[in-house]
Amino acid sequence: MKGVLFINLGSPDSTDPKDVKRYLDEFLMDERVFDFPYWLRSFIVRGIILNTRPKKSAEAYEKIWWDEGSPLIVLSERLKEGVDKFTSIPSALAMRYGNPAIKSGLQALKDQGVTEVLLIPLYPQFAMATTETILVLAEELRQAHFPEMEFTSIPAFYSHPDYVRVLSNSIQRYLQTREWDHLLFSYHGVPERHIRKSDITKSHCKIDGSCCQTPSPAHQFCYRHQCYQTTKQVAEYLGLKPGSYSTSFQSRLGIDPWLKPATNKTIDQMPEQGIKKLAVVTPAFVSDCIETLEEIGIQAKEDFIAHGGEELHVVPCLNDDQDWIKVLGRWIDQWALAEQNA
Ligand SMILES: C=CC1=C(C)c2cc3[nH]c(cc4nc(cc5[nH]c(cc1n2)c(C)c5CCC(=O)O)C(CCC(=O)O)=C4C)c(C)c3C=C
Ligand SMILES: [Fe+2]
Ligand SMILES: [Fe+2]
Repeated sequence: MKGVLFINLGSPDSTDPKDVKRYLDEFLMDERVFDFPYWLRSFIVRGIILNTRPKKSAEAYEKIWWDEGSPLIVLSERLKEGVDKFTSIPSALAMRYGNPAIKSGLQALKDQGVTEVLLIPLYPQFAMATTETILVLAEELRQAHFPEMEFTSIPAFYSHPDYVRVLSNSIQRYLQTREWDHLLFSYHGVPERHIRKSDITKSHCKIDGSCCQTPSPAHQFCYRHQCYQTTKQVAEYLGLKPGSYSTSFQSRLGIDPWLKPATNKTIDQMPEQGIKKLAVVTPAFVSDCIETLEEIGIQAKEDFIAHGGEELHVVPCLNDDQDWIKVLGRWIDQWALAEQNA
């Protein structure tokens, strides 16, 4: 029997700094997130970051937390429940860090008799710190606890016409009633080192002006290429004029070089360039979360206004958009039927 496991990043169980610390420990100690040898990762994460970050992060989570819980988890649940209405195979929702855990999701599917699982990492673009770590952990769990199961995963869908269409339409719907001078595509950042590590050619990704526009097999796993490509395709779909949109990378953590340009610096400079009404879309996330609601919706908005901006509009993530739900339902049905006919 076939089933689906949706997997998102995860959130702390509550906004209590102790829960935030436990969650950040699991997250940041992942060797695909802080990709240093264990002793160095442990020194930086447990010796430095976890001494101060949990309190600061807990305050930020406090500002965006909903009565039902973490926005990321509530919105992921709504997405799963929405998709369930359009498909006839069982599904479960899991988080890479925190709860509900991937092991519990697989167990829930097993309890329903599922042996063939379609893994859907809820990330449009591939990254070592997101899709890869999910697939590696799922495989480890399969070998250890679910050897009878078979896994298939959907590839990064950043350039799938269905995804580009629903994302573009959601942006258009939101912005048609608002005034804006410029649309900023802000993606979660990663250290530049991650891009080089994921380069299967070992020589393509120079992280310069041209590598991401030069065709290469490396792009199958190049987060930077996939982000720029997402922007390009949405801009084409919406007919955006050159100069009326741009791409940046947010949420830098640590001192090593991360993808540039940085969203915070880009936004701060915009008012003096004449951009007073800014719209920001965050296509690395399919569900709104602390990164979109707090970092952009609160912090970046305050900074933009402080630098002379007038309005900053944050386009909601796809969340439980009906067209997005139908697209996911169709992808799942196509997989289920292809398997059936094989
Ligand atoms: C080394 C640090 C980090 C890397 C690399 C990283 C990559 C990465 N993350 C996301 C998606 C999300 N990240 C979220 C929160 C978050 N991310 C980091 C650090 C790295 N992320 C931290 C420390 C946090 C916690 C919040 C904080 O303390 O500021 C979230 C939101 C979670 C939530 O509960 O709302 C998401 C989603 C992507 C897509 C990505 C690489 C492409
Ligand atoms: Fe992150
Ligand atoms: Fe590149």
